[in-house]
Amino acid sequence: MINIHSLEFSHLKREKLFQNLNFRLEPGSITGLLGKNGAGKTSLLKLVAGMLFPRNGEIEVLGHKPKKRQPGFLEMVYYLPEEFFLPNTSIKNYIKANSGFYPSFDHELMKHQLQKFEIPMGNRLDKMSYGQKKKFLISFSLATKCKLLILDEPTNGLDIPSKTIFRKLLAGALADDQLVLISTHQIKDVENLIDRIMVLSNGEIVLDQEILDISDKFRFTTMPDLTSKDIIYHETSPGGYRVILPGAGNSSQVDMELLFNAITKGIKLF
Ligand SMILES: Nc1ncnc2c1ncn2[C@@H]1O[C@H](COP(=O)(O)OP(=O)(O)OP(=O)(O)O)[C@@H](O)[C@H]1O
Repeated sequence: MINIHSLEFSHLKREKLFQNLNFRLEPGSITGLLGKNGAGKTSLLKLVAGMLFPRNGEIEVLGHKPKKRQPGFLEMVYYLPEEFFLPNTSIKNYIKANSGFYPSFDHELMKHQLQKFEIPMGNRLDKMSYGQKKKFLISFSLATKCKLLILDEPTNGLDIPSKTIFRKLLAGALADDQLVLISTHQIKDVENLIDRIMVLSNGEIVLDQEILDISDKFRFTTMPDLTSKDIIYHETSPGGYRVILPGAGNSSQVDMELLFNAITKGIKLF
């Protein structure tokens, strides 16, 4: 579905952001793209969506070169940006004007999702708060039924109940042939949602693994002291330490924040 090979990219007059980036993603997963501020998550998502162009290397998405922005590509890919602009119009008019770009657009799903987010279908977009607009766009993106959904910081601006609804709607709306790529630095928001994690650091993908593999190979727990020789990584926490240990073969809940901190501090887990 996404195949990136020897990607080289820099913004105009800036030093190289990506020197030799490589990864593949297949359909049927919700992949979390994590990285610190400025790591290049948005730039990478825009390269995949064909909104930025590589300096060198190959990007293939759904059999297309995104930079060509062919209609057959654009109707299969939805990019929800972190910062967005919505026109001064009603929800109904927006849907009428934009749903036609997506052949599989599901109007019933759109209605259902707006109901769950408690956004009346009769609203005007220009009279809604930032969080309400974001929920509208999340609903629209899922209703497109695009093969590739790219969501850049989708939970930014959402209140806590809305984050829960977002997770439920996303998990419920997806088909096996879809791929969702979510960029975030709010790791807790995507815990229990993503089934694959990619970490971008210093221009490289430093981790690209299925959550199941991580939970099989490692154990995330707390300990009162650091006497165990097996500890791979630790951080202090109230009353002791959060630790990563080798797994005992039985899956344990992945502490995403601890994992992210370990990886970005250069701990090699794989
Ligand atoms: N249009 C631009 N022109 C020049 N430099 C840019 C542009 N957009 C981003 N950059 C630079 O590219 C680098 C990566 O930015 P990007 O927005 O891709 O990171 P990010 O991981 O999404 O960050 P954040 O988590 O803060 O949103 C940063 O150093 C940023 O300053």
